[in-house]
Amino acid sequence: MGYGSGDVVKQVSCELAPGRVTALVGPNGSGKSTLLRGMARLQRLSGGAVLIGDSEDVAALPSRELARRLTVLAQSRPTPQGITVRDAVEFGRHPHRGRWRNRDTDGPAAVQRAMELTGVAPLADDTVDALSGGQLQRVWLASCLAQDTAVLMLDEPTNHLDLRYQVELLDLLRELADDHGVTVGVVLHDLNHAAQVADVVAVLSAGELVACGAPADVLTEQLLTDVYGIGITVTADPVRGCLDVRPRPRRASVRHGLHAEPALATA
Ligand SMILES: Nc1ncnc2c1ncn2[C@@H]1O[C@H](COP(=O)(O)OP(=O)(O)OP(=O)(O)O)[C@@H](O)[C@H]1O
Repeated sequence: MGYGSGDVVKQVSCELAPGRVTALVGPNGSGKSTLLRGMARLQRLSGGAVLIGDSEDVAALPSRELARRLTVLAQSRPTPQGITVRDAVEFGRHPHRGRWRNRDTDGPAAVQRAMELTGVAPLADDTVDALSGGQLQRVWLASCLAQDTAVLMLDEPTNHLDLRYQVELLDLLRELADDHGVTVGVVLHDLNHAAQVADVVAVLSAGELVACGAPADVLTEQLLTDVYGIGITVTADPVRGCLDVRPRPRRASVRHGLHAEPALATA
């Protein structure tokens, strides 16, 4: 996949499985969004194919059929002016509606459930223009959930979210995979989030897939240091029950007393 002059994602082969959360990680510009968009048919492929279900070519599916099976929370999306939160979440039901919008009997319940799962139900009648970045992010997530697809892809979904909603979002992804068998593919920058939520971590570097597997096999100090070009320490966090990934600053902090300086001679 690319943008005219050469491919920015090359020769990547990977599988997102039902009931699993696959985290796509890698440095800025490594091609994560491009890959996600390509898998969702938002980006043309210059070669290869994306297959869904029983090896059906995504390129050959009618748009409505694809939208019933796969949804994407993109990094940014245009926000229409003057519509309510409920209206925005209802967008997600578009592939389920008949021509006269009258056949989506599951729609109202799906919209309400999606708003409750994302914490935007109290905002249902507010206009989207007046929302904060984090609230808006949760509204678009609700719209994706209302679409009720077997495949859910998200591009940096924790952007704009405060700590509580970051944790709730990761919990929700786990719940969708564990309890509903949803196939989740998520681009994440925070490697601790990836360690916490993912069954599989795929690492992209300069458009190539350099590792793909269980977090403990992939999130190693050596690999991450090579890929990100900065010292990275990986330890087991017994409290959270997952890996703890920390970049090592090039200059250790003296101000906070974290760096053992040689004692200064006192007068
Ligand atoms: N619309 C575009 N037109 C031209 N080049 C693009 C476009 N979008 C992305 N690129 C280029 O493709 C490469 C991969 O970009 P992409 O956004 O997929 O990376 P990413 O890993 O998601 O980055 P980030 O972590 O910064 O979001 C980059 O070199 C980028 O400059």
